[in-house]
Amino acid sequence: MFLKKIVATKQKEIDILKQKGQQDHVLSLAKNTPRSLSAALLATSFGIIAEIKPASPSKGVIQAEIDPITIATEYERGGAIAISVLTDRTYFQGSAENLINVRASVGLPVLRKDFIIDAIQIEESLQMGADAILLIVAILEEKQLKDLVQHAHQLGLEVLVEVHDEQELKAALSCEADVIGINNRNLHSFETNLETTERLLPMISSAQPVIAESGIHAPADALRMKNAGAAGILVGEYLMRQTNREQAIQALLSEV
Ligand SMILES: O=P(O)(O)OC[C@@H](O)[C@@H](O)c1c[nH]c2ccccc12
Repeated sequence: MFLKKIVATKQKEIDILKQKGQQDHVLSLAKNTPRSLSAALLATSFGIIAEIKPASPSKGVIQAEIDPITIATEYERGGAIAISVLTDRTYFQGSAENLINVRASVGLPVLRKDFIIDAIQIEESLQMGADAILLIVAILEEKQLKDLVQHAHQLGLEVLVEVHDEQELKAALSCEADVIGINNRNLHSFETNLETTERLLPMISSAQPVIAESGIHAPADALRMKNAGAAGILVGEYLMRQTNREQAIQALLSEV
């Protein structure tokens, strides 16, 4: 199973981080003034989180030569409320540098998109300058999820908790997520289906904003997710492939 392979890669990265003894330095970090992802979502009727995603396991290379700063600036000008940056190198050709550079070039909250399974990766996220991190319920035990959420909050980071089915949603609702993300992509088969959001969203009555993730490829899809009750959407591939990204975001927003 692919997720297992990714988690094994992450375990190796964690071992290296631990050897470096990063934890000792975390308290002396000069931290950015945090920008709140959840507040940005709550402040708008429908928000777009635009993603810097150079490649993916399902699509291969999406944009080979990317300048993350240019792309993030285009996203911001188009009206995105936050930027998501893939930092995984092995499977998504992302990097920590991309996140650091993007955070310094835009005024929006920046989400670190990676596969986080250990507290040390949260400390690393803080060092990169992230405002929020992603936690994927599918790769975490319930206790681990709760502990990682708590650790992020202690460091002043917000958490987007991602789910794909009813059972995962239960776990997400019992931790202190700042934002809940319904991933329309099945991380085992890679298939996307917007019905996932339509099915799960009515089961959520909590105060947190809920966003729909993956598989949004047209203004009509954005509208569909808004009609399902989403506070916003997370869009990667579709925006990465555009020649005019500013206009593409405006077009998504003009439908909702
Ligand atoms: O490129 P898309 O289909 O617009 O999807 C974006 C985002 O939802 C996707 O990149 C994603 C959702 N959850 C993840 C977890 C890890 C890596 C990537 C992801």
